[in-house]
Order: sequence, then structure tokens, then C-alpha cells
Amino acid sequence: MKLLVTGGAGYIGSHTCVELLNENHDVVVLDNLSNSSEESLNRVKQITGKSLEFYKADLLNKQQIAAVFADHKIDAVIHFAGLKAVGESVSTPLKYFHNNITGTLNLLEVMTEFNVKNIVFSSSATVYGDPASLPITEEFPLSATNPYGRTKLMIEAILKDLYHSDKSWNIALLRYFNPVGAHQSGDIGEDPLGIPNNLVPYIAQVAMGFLPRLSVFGNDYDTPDGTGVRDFIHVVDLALGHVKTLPKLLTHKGLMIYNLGTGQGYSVLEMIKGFEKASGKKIPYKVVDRRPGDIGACWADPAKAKKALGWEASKTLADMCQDTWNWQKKNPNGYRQSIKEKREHHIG
Ligand SMILES: NC(=O)c1ccc[n+]([C@@H]2O[C@H](COP(=O)([O-])OP(=O)(O)OC[C@H]3O[C@@H](n4cnc5c(N)ncnc54)[C@H](O)[C@@H]3O)[C@@H](O)[C@H]2O)c1
Ligand SMILES: O=c1ccn([C@@H]2O[C@H](COP(=O)(O)OP(=O)(O)O[C@H]3O[C@H](CO)[C@@H](O)[C@H](O)[C@H]3O)[C@@H](O)[C@H]2O)c(=O)[nH]1
Repeated sequence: MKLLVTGGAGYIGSHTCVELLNENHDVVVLDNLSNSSEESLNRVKQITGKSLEFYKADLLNKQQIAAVFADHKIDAVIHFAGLKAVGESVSTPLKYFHNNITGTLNLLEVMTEFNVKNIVFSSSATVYGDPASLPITEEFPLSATNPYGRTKLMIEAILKDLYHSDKSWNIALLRYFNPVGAHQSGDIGEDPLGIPNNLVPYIAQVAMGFLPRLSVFGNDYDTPDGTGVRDFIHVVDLALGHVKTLPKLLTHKGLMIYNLGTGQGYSVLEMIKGFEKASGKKIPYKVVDRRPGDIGACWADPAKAKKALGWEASKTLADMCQDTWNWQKKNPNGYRQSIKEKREHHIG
């Protein structure tokens, strides 16, 4: 199959490209590199010994999207491209709505023009808001607590309306829980620009000595140790979930929705312990106030994906911590030469 991967230079996209190439699919990546580096794709080629096509293009530019479809007979699109920082989305909502919604509309319009009607979309557990009970099934009510989450809900709604208007579309909405970890090689991984927002990249930078200590956002949640609990899923398991979705999309057809999680929750303190074990480093931390907008606990019921796709996560917490640490140690500055270059890219 020939696949267009939007956002393929990013964290989840690059790991998915590896698994797609390992399955002998042809891969075309479209990315504007606003939150990534082309170096990730060089590494993908190194790891797999295979090649892929890269277009530095923006979903906000329809002509650039159309040029890719004119050059390649695409069978299906895996749509990762989007902005994803929750806090930033609160301070710059229009930027988020414009990039994520307009970008997706442009993509769908060009796909329609070229009669490519198969798409896998990166949704998020954030669409469940603060769930009334756990684990979360796909039938739970949907809500959003911030503009980023609302872009996910809106894009889900757009895709559902599109399907209802034209049943020849095949659409998979994949709701990711908390992706962490890195490829076993340590050559690709998560490369946040600036100070990380998410727990595991933050811990990794504390372990490296780049940041003095972790702030634990609250220890008074209704959870076993009082800290937040999440369904952390190894990014390679998540990438494999996409590989398993493709045949289902093209044979079963229609509109499908799956949770991609492990079904197991770990607390912030458990993640700290896991990382200390993997790295042999002490992670200093301080408990501070809850982060506004955070929920106490969140984990998936992944049974539907297991039954329908034959997919389930197999990597452990130890794998997640070990692989993150391996990537971080091998690439202290991510894909860049120096921490200075990394910060400059962020400011630019
Ligand atoms: N990482 C998570 O915790 C998480 C959880 C749930 C869902 N998701 C979703 O999964 C997808 C991938 O996430 P990720 O963690 O790999 O993020 P990422 O930022 O590493 O990757 C997204 C990629 O999209 C590109 N991009 C953004 N806007 C673009 C545009 N207008 N045109 C072209 N390229 C553009 C960026 O340069 C980046 O390479 C996103 O849609 C995200 O919202 C992520
Ligand atoms: O410095 C930190 C960072 C996080 N946390 C806690 O760690 C847990 C996980 O936080 P984080 O890694 O930021 O993930 P979430 O807030 O669960 O959100 C992620 O997971 C969601 C569900 O997939 C996605 O929608 C979001 O985009 C993504 O940021 C939460 O309890 C946080 O309060 C800390 O205590 N200190």
C-alpha cells in the first residue's frame, strides 16, 4: 500500500513510519517541520534500511497538499499533523483552530478531489473529558476542557459528518492514551522543544541534569497514592496499532473508533520509580498544586481494538522507561547539535 503520513516527522509519526516500512508499505511523509526535524526521517531510513519520500509542506496550503497527491497514487492517509500542547492552546486558541481544523479541512478537500477516501485520524483520550468511571470504553460521552481537545472533538465530528454524507469514505478514529517511550534503537524518540509539558520527557530531562527537579502536580487526587494516574502506552505499541488498523479499514470499511491504550494505569510516583530504576538516577521532585484542567485518573478499556484489530499493547512500564532513557542518553539534545540550537529553534 502507498500511504501518506501527515506529521510523519513528529514523535508518533516517525515511529509509525518505521513500522509501516517494516511491513513493506510505501511511505510518503508531509510535514511542515513546525514541531519536528527532518533528521527524524533520516533516522527512520537508517533503522529500517528503507527509503521514503518527504515533502516539506503545510496543510494550510492546499496547493502543496495537492502536489503530493498529483505525484503519488495514495491508497490511504494517516493524519498525525497538528498542534498538541494543551497549555499553548489555551493562550492561542485561534492558532490551534486554524492549524488543526483548517489544515484537516484542506486535507479532506484535496483527498476528495483525488478520490482518496481512506483515512486514519489521531484522536485522543482527551475527548472523554473527566470520565465518570473507569476504564473508558469508546461509548463514553465526549467533552473537551481546552481548545486543543475541542479541535479533536471537532475533527471527529467533521469526519463523522463526512462519512454520513458519503458512505464510500473509510475512516478510523484512533483515540490514543498517553504515548511514551522510544524506538528500541534509541535513534528516534520524543524531542520536545523548550521545557517539556508532559511527564515522561520532563523526568528524562531531570535525570540528565538539564532540569533541577520535577514538580508533581497534586497528591490529593482520589487515586491510590494521591498523584495522577494515566494509561501510558509505549509509542511502538501505538505505532503497531496503526499498522493493524489499515487492513481493517480497507476490508471492513466504514467508520470505526478505537481506544489505543494498555488498560493499565500508573501514577506519577510509579513513573518516577520506574524511571529511577531504568536510569539508575535519583529523580528529585516536589509536590505542588494541581495543574488546572488536569483530571485525576484515566485509563482505557482496549478490548474493542483487541477484538476487531487483533492488536494489544505488549510493552511494559520497564520497557517504556528503559527506551526513553536510552534515547535521551544517546541524544541529549534530541535531533539537534546542541541545547542552544534546540532553544533557538523553539524561539524562532
Ligand atoms: N503525544 C501525545 O501525547 C498525543 C496524545 C493523543 C493524541 N496525539 C495526537 O497525535 C498526533 C501526533 O502527535 P505527536 O505527539 O507525534 O506530535 P508531534 O508534534 O511530534 O507531531 C506532529 C507533527 O505535525 C506537524 N505539523 C503540525 N502542523 C502542521 C501543518 N499545518 N502542516 C504540516 N505538518 C504539521 C509537526 O511539524 C509535527 O512533526 C497529533 O495529532 C496529536 O494531537 C498525541
Ligand atoms: O511536570 C509534570 C507533568 C505532568 N505531571 C502529571 O503527570 C500526569 C500526566 O501528564 P501529561 O504527561 O502532561 O499528560 P496528560 O495531561 O494526561 O495529557 C496527555 O495525554 C492526553 C491524552 O492522550 C493528550 O490528549 C494530551 O495532549 C497529552 O498532553 C498528570 O497527572 C500530570 O498532572 C506532573 O505531575 N508533572
